[in-house]
Amino acid sequence: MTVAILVEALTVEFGRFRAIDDLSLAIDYGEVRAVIGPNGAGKTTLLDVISGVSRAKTGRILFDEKLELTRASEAQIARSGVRRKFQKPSVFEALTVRDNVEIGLGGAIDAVARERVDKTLETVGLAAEAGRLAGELAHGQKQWLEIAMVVVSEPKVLMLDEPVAGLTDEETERTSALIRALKSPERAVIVVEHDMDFVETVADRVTVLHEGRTLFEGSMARARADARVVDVYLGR
Ligand SMILES: Nc1ncnc2c1ncn2[C@@H]1O[C@H](COP(=O)(O)OP(=O)(O)OP(=O)(O)O)[C@@H](O)[C@H]1O
Repeated sequence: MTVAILVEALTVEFGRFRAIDDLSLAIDYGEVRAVIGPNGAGKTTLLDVISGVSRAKTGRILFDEKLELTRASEAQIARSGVRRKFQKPSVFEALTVRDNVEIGLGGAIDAVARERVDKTLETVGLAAEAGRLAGELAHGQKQWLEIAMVVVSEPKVLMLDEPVAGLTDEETERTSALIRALKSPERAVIVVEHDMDFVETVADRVTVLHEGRTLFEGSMARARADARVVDVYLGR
């Protein structure tokens, strides 16, 4: 299997503070990987360097065994198919749901594009809301709309930062089903999330970060049983 994202000896510093410390990990196509760990462990920083928002001090990140992301611009990275949904929903409230998804696609909207938008709205469960203003949606629906805006571009790496924060139990369950539906052999999905029950329903593997390093990698069930993981994170 091809590796989608290969992180090698990555170090990220903010002033004298080391947020990512000599981190190496590999995320395969076809998997959903959850990155978990206590506050400040470096989870969001990892997504930031993968998406080109923050810069590495040393190390590299190889996408699709070709593109070196630590040397690419944010725009190049997005264009290559490495896409991210940020933690806070940022949809265009005064536009319709459909318009928002079309913006995610970029470029001219021809028949093929229109079909892709329809399919995406269907996938995220917002087909019936297509003509409504995004500002009228419930918080959960806004999250799904934002996922749609990213998914419509058919990303090869899809990063989701806290996709179920603030959602109801029912919305969380629907988000879990959605993420499982977005799983594909041509795609890697990376989820940062603090809701461990949710993580257990979506993640093939979890990487537990602690102080910018990998503390554990494996199934969520095994993470729960790992004394070090319980000590620094799950037991708190
Ligand atoms: N731009 C920045 N400037 C200075 N320090 C930063 C910056 N971004 C992150 N940090 C620090 O780096 C550390 C890692 O932050 P990060 O947001 O990656 O943690 P996290 O694991 O995502 O935590 P959380 O679960 O709270 O979101 C934190 O101590 C944070 O304060």
